[in-house]
Amino acid sequence: MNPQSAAELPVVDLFDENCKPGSAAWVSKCNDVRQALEEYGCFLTPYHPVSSQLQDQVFNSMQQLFDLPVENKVKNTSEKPYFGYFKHPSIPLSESLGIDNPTTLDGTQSFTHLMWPNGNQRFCESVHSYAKLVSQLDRAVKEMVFESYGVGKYYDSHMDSTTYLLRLIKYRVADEGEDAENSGFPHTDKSFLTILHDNQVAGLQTKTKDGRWICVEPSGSMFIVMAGDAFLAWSNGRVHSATHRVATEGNKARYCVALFSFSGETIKAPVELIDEDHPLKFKPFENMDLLRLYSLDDLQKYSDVFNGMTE
Ligand SMILES: O=C(O)CCC(=O)C(=O)O
Ligand SMILES: [Fe+2]
Repeated sequence: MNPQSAAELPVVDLFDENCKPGSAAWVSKCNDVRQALEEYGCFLTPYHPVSSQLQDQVFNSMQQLFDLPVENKVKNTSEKPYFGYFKHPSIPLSESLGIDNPTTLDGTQSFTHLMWPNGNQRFCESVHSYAKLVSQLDRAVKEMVFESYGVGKYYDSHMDSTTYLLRLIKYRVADEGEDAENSGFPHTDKSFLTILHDNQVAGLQTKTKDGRWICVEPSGSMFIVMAGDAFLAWSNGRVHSATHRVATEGNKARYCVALFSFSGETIKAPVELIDEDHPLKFKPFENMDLLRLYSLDDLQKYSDVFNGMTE
């Protein structure tokens, strides 16, 4: 069955003028955000602090990054799964790199230095500014959801423990005869929250609760906010984490920037979200352990390929 258009994905403007934190309009906006995440696991939001100029700089810098020789890109390694250079034989169109702690100058600088030992100021500055701005969006979304559940008192410590990973992803154009359908595995994110933005080349599809795939229309000013499995568990199953995949088409490469946030606190539902109607669904766990759990499978299955991987 062909995926349908994304007209039905909710759009929530978090920062509209009349919406000062604490106001009645804000409280109602908090509910919109919560409901979108409960129903769809994701929503679209305009986010003007990231100017179109900054977006252009980031996407141009990404092109330069992916054009680097593979010897440079494989230097992007990490103890944490999916934090480094990633290329998988069963999704040959896609390739990605990860920047740990991109909201700190140190994080972005050490990644930049690894890729360009002679420096690349433009890359470093644009990516760092981008990550800092988008992390503000991440904070705003979580504050609204925590408030909406009446558990705002946990927000500060949650955010204090939060760390970020910025994944820069390229989906190249398929060669003739090559199948572009599966540019990315169907999966749910293991993060707490993910914020995606693309270069206006379509590809992302999310699955609705009733099992339909819908295409997310790319749009320059819209960001996609998506709940991960950690958010689902924290909310005791209320927030949905949507299965999604990427199927690119056409003759333009797709670039996507994904800001993943991970909680450093043990993930456990607040007592306020547990009652007779909502018994505890998940044992407490660590966010990073969840990520490791899912990656082990892959690494074992494809260890041969990884060991022999040179490009
Ligand atoms: O390219 C995209 O839009 C999605 C990427 C994604 O789902 C992921 O990296 O987890
Ligand atoms: Fe994802």
